[in-house]
Amino acid sequence: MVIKPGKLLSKIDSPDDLKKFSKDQLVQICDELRHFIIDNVSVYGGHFGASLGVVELTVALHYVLNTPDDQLVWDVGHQAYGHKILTGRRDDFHTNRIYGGISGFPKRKESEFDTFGVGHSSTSISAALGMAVASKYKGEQRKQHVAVIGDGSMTGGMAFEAMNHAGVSDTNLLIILNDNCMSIDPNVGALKDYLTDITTSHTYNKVKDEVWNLLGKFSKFGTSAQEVISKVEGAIKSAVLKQSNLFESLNLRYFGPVDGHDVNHLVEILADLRDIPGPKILHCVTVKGKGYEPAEKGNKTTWHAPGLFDKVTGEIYKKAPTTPQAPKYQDVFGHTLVELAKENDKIMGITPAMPSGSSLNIMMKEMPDRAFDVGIAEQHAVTFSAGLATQGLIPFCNIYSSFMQRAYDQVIHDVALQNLQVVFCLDRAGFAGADGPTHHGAYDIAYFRCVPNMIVSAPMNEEELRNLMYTATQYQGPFSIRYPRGQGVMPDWRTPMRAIPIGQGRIVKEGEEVALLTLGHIGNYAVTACEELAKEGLNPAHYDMRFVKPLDEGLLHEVFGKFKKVITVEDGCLMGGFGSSVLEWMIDHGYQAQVKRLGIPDAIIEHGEQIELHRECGFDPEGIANAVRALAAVEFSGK
Ligand SMILES: Cc1ncc(C[n+]2csc(CCOP(=O)(O)OP(=O)(O)O)c2C)c(N)n1
Ligand SMILES: CC(=O)[C@@H](O)[C@H](O)COP(=O)(O)O
Ligand SMILES: [Mg+2]
Repeated sequence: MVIKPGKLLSKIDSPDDLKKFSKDQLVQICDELRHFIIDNVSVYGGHFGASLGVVELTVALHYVLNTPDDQLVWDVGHQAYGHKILTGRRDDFHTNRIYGGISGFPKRKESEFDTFGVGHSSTSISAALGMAVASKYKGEQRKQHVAVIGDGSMTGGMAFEAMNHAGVSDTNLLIILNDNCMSIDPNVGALKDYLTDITTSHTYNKVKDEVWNLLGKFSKFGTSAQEVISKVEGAIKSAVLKQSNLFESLNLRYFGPVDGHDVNHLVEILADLRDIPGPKILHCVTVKGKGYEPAEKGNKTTWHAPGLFDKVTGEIYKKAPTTPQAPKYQDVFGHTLVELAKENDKIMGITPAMPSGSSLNIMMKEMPDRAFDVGIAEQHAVTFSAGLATQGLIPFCNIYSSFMQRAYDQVIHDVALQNLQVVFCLDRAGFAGADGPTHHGAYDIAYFRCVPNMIVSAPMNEEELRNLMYTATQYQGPFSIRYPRGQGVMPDWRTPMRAIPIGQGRIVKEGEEVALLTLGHIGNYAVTACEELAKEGLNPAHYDMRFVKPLDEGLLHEVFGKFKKVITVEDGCLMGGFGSSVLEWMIDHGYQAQVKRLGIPDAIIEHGEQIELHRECGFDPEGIANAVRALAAVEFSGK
């Protein structure tokens, strides 16, 4: 079903079309854009509240800027649906995040209006500054460079590294701080308090409004915005910002806060700011979910990415299960951590801005002094955990596999080199699904297994996750546990916990001719494949290895002693991953076998449902079965 855009929106195929409308029509365009987003996301899914909150900003930016010549960078990009719709992707928008369709994030290869590929947060200021410095170097004086960054993303260290540089850069850079007081969960930290203070300060806002009024009056007499600003700037600084404005102190001219939902005012301000050279920041106050009551008034975290819903009633569809359902791995983590923490007062929980996504919110609610959301700050989360560990505490640091890429140095330098007891729980390991390549947890096996002291493990089901978490509390060093997005396989998952000897795998099924060695949840696909193959008289053995590091050497001696045909299966990159570790072991121990490795190839795998991506890479149940069939059919030519 293709959703029809409103009357004006249907005429906008590019920002040039938008510019043909009068300023008076912008409110209607915003309204139509907002409804088009609501109509589409309710039926096809995706991120929601963030895009609704920047509708006016999006329209104003494309109305004033000369995109794509002027460079517009969206931070994270989950709020860029309006941008996509106004820049030629309106008629493809129903394919958003669907296999083969457009990406849910800006992507350079998708459109010339997508100046920078995003998905991970806090990169926009650095990228836009790079573009601005390049323009300066090339003598492109009038080119605008704009980074739109949320208050949540502003908590990421990179944003501050970039502002520190921007403040001495003398470039044509505008940072737009889209402040809605929300990350996915409510935003946290001292910066949030600071932004609230500045937004609600009565004195500050009174003077600020007078300044804008003055600006309007001066403009009428032909005085340039730049002259006005420099005249009043000193006065504002001494009268209002005596205690110093954080951004001003970094040499960024600060404007705002302004109402981010007044499209006409935004157009005026952006046009004025375009004429003011140098690095500057515009603080816009917006409401996440603006214009859709259930999202605006309801639970904003739920409406960040609600899934499909009835746009009229606001009811979010939930499939009514006909059979008892297995829980999500994240919930097994969340509940198990509380269970462990009740027994062991050294256990602490840490998440960088994903309390709901990781289910650490369960512990944050029950034990608020022992569980921390540290903001979008993966590097800090790891070193903060290391600090806790030096004092004899046992931090469980839960970070999505792909976000952990940010904190790799901290894992090595601050944790592994000092052999500190930090438990890394890597959620969303393997394919993330509709979020696509920026979010796939493809590399963690490879990047963790080469780190000295690190234990690398993955549970095949809920019981194993619980046992591995328990085991980790007893190991005096870094211990990582990876598990995927979504559900496990055990409806009755609250099993008593027991320690697993570190490096011990298990036999799932005895068999002949071919041995399947799997790591983690993906092993359940091998179970399904074996059931199918049994119907054809094929009977491969199946081993759940559980650990990549250390490998279960006893089990491997058994496997390579008995089998000359071996298949490894992992939902991680093939290069340097689990299969590679098995091959290395085989060579080192003088075995010969025909080994087929299934996993993520050396390629960018786009977005889609997890099963579609597994199929594409040949390790869905059918792909595994095919690999067994193929190997069973060939003669082993070695010793
Ligand atoms: C490095 C990194 N960590 C975590 C995330 C997950 N994440 C995506 S959006 C988001 C919240 C961003 O908040 P904000 O920038 O204020 O945008 P809003 O959704 O409020 O518009 C988070 C934590 C991410 N994309 N990148
Ligand atoms: C934009 C972003 O990075 C998050 O919103 C991400 O999409 C969350 O993923 P999960 O839905 O797997 O928590
Ligand atoms: Mg926000």
